[in-house]
Amino acid sequence: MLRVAVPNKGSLSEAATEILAEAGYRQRRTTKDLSLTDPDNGVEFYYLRPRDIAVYVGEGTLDVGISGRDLVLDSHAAAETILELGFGGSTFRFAGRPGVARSVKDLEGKRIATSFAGILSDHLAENGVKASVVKLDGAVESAVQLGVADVIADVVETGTTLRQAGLEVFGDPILKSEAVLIKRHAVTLQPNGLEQLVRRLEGVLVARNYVMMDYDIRAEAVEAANAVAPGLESPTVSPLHREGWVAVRVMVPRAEAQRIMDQLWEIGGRAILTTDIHACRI
Ligand SMILES: Nc1ncnc2c1ncn2[C@@H]1O[C@H](COP(=O)(O)OP(=O)(O)OP(=O)(O)O)[C@@H](O)[C@H]1O
Ligand SMILES: O=P(O)(O)OC[C@H]1O[C@H](OP(=O)(O)OP(=O)(O)O)[C@H](O)[C@@H]1O
Ligand SMILES: [Mg+2]
Repeated sequence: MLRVAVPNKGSLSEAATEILAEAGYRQRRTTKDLSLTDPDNGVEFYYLRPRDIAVYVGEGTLDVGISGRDLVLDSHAAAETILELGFGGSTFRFAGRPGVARSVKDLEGKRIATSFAGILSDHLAENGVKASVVKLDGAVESAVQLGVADVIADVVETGTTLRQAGLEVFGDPILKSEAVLIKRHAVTLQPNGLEQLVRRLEGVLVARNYVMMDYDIRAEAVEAANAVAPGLESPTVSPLHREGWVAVRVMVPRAEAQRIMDQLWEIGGRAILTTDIHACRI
């Protein structure tokens, strides 16, 4: 059986369970369950802290897992990304009281609080900056007000928490993160069921990110229309009963659907419809 680690709590937990359920796997009913077997798909799911998932997968105790890119890098575990999952997006950034520093270079000798000591230490070393790292478990934003640190390095999503603490980001983002599916470094033998898991998750991502677009157009305008909406491989073009007209079916990125509809209309597309893709294998 393929053994898969899934975040049990925190920001990634609900979305991870959701994407696996959408990919057709059984998922736990209550947040108290520690593991769950899906015999029909030959998979066992283990619900663990996302920070620990990199360790289990890196050690080879579990085959694959879902975690955050930042947590994986921070752990220095021997794990690598197989697939980016498009949720749990965040940036890892420096923040402090307004004017305290402008870049990492200003942090020599300062005290920096973080719950990602691995990433922070690596970043300081890369920039040749010596500072003291204050490792905290959470609520890092309070560290400056409470006097335990001069600045912080923390996960920023909307920026609300920083604002509430009277802090501002400074310097370049240290890291951009999102949820990722990981496996152990350098395993050549693919465990049974992994290829199926990846293909199913890719299918969910495509179904989420693309819509199906149908429209009618005069045959001589098809080339111009294909330039606007080329599809993943090539659009399907079928003859219409009406002389000189064809029906076109093509996948387009969901985020660009309205712009593409406007452009197709301009070059003569009519009866332009979009429909959601429920599931797919590409
Ligand atoms: N608003 C957010 N807050 C924290 N982590 C976030 C946020 N948005 C995305 N993430 C990502 O979620 C992962 C952190 O998940 P984790 O479960 O450890 O923390 P959490 O959501 O802060 O939960 P907890 O409060 O239990 O620490 C990281 O990969 C982080 O980049
Ligand atoms: O930019 P925002 O949208 O405000 O989100 C980022 C904040 O959310 C997380 O904290 P969380 O609530 O998980 O508490 P924690 O720091 O104790 O983990 C994270 O550590 C930041 O503090
Ligand atoms: Mg947190």
